[in-house]
Amino acid sequence: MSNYDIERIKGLLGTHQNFPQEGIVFKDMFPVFQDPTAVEALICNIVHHINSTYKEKIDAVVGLDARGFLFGPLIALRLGAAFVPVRKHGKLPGECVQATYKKEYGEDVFEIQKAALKEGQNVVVIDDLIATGGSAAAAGELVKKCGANTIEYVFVMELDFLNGSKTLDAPVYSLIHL
Ligand SMILES: O=P(O)(O)OC[C@H]1O[C@H](OP(=O)(O)OP(=O)(O)O)[C@H](O)[C@@H]1O
Ligand SMILES: Nc1ncnc2[nH]cnc12
Repeated sequence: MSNYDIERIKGLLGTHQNFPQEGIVFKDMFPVFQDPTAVEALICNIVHHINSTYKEKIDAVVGLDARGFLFGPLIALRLGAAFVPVRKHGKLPGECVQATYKKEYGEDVFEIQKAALKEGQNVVVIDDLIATGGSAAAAGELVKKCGANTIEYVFVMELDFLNGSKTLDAPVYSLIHL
């Protein structure tokens, strides 16, 4: 992706001090969706990165509740892969596996439907942002519990000062470093 596109996306991001808690600087990616050409550039970059880096067929894109759902299905469609949601507890019907995690502000429980991934499948985990890495690590744990392999963790934004990517058990690709 060109520096021009990166700077354009950075310029669209919202920044909110002390949200949702005192001391947190919240990066809001929803304003990026005001500019469809910026979204197109972002999705193309991620799909090109995955296609040019990995020989393995990607079977599924696993998106994290809720903002990972904005990017996951678009990327899955272009990769010819399934889209599988990881949701906060109590939202998914059927047999689920669970993982408890801590994130930059608070803690929660993630779930995935057991039947959504098959043993040995190759997965890319996608979210809008990595802060501490707690959410992504919990998603990786769920992928493992289903017997699938996380090939890569992909984020639109990474908050470098929190070193979240160092906690993950597979390569990390972040489009924008803040
Ligand atoms: O790296 P971490 O410290 O774990 O934080 C990152 C997570 O926090 C945000 O989601 P949030 O839980 O606020 O949910 P939302 O998408 O429903 O707003 C963000 O979209 C990531 O999923
Ligand atoms: N600073 C932040 N901005 C937006 N989403 C987040 N999720 C965790 N930390 C965040």
